[in-house]
Amino acid sequence: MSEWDLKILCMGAGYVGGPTMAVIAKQCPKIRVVVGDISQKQIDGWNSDNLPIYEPGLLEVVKEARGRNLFFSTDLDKEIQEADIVFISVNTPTKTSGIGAGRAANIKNCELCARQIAKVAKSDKIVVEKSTVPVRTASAIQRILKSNENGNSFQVLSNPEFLAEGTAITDLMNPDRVLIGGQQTPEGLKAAETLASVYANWIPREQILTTNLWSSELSKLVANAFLAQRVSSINSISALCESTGADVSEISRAVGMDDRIGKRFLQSSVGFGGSCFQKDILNLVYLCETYGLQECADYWRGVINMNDFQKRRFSEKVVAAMFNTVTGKKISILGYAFKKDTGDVRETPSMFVVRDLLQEGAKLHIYDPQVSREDMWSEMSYTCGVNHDNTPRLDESVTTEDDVYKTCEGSHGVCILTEWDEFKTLDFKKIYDSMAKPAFFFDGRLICDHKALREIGFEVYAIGKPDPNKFSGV
Ligand SMILES: NC(=O)c1ccc[n+]([C@@H]2O[C@H](COP(=O)([O-])OP(=O)(O)OC[C@H]3O[C@@H](n4cnc5c(N)ncnc54)[C@H](O)[C@@H]3O)[C@@H](O)[C@H]2O)c1
Ligand SMILES: O=c1ccn([C@@H]2O[C@H](COP(=O)(O)OP(=O)(O)O[C@H]3O[C@H](CO)[C@@H](O)[C@H](O)[C@H]3O)[C@@H](O)[C@H]2O)c(=O)[nH]1
Repeated sequence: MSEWDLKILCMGAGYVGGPTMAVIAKQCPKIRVVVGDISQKQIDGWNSDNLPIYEPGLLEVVKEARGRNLFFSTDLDKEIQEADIVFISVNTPTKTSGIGAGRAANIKNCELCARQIAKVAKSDKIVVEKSTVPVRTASAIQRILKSNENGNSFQVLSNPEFLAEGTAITDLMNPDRVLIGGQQTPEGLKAAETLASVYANWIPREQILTTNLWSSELSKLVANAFLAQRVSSINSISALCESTGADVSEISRAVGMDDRIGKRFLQSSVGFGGSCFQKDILNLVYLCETYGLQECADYWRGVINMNDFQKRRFSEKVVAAMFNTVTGKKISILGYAFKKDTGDVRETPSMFVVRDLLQEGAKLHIYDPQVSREDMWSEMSYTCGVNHDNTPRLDESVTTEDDVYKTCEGSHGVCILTEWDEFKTLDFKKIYDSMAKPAFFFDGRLICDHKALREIGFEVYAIGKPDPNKFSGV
């Protein structure tokens, strides 16, 4: 008799696999949970106190369960054989070449996992798609498993993850819902119930939703598309506010107080970033195109077009405000992560502003409390590195800083690009005194007191906010 009620393996120890499994292990001490990865570096990180990702509260959860019923390993073959349930939580980035390049999600890693499971498994298993995938991926996984099975049977479930970075632990502990899609057959329903009973250890049954496979896969893309659409919608209005004297924060409040609309995801910004929104909408766009639904594809493509417009609009505003040239000027970038409370820089809007300003010849000094210089550099080299024409060499034009006041010293302009709490309470008088004059301030996250900044002497531009020099009585 095993000492465990159930054994789980998760393939992929990234932003989703790590925190999700750590919470399952914490909440279910009688379930053995192993998180596996092909990257030794990643696994070494999870086995140390210097976890590979920054997420508030994560280290405490990991420490509580690690060594008890939570383990991290690169020995995937052995752990596949042990497991009753195998989660696939690997990265599914947008394809960069071939059919559907720039739109379709690449599910190569999911397929490799399925092949490995089929090859080494010695008993029946439930295989759970945790990765975000195009609708109908489960049928491909099922076929791969079926055509390779050595007499074992596999049930494929879809269980997309809805956690947001920066709040992963609270999202996992108190999710709005857990979604489980399965085949509507006795075996499929039984597998879905087995997985539901894991979550039921801490999540009320009424919040555990079961659907067919395709609804579950597609719901994940739709949820992200709806959330991103709200951000693009309010950002489109921010541009109109700047032209008319309306204030985007007042509009968000007025509109969001309507229960039917709701308050959340109406915070205007320099644009949305992160590894999911753009990737998942592009995935949806590609699916619509694949099924001949061009109007639907164009509709969702508009959400991304608006986001690109917003990022570009911000850079253009910086250049225009600073007398139409930033060549040779020092500009401080405060915040590089795609949102606060994460060190993740994937698709961060900061990077696009940095790219635009570099192309204009600015000298950039960047500070972020969580993003390592290594991560800043690799993302920047990718987006605006030596291979890109017209972009000056990064090492000549970009300095990364550890101190926010030093970052701003002598600069002509300061841009807030991530809404870190610590930026709200900076000594702005000290910053102003240390800057070249006129001192420009660009708030891409609407976190500062613009009136107070103007009183100090700053020339302030804030997204969606009326410029008092242009509109009286605002
Ligand atoms: N990041 C998020 O906030 C978030 C939230 C919900 C859903 N998702 C989705 O979850 C999936 C994973 O995202 P992530 O952010 O955790 O990615 P990630 O890049 O942080 O982690 C993926 C991990 O999978 C590993 N991996 C790749 N191929 C493997 C294989 N064959 N076997 C074992 N390990 C392998 C990689 O080494 C990497 O450590 C994606 O589909 C993503 O869209 C992400
Ligand atoms: O009102 C808002 C809300 C968000 N953002 C920006 O939108 C991006 C995404 O933010 P958020 O959704 O909070 O973070 P993610 O970690 O990308 O989480 C999203 O993507 C995940 C991956 O699929 C999903 O699991 C989550 O449910 C979904 O919220 C960030 O750049 C935010 O700054 C805004 O500009 N305004």
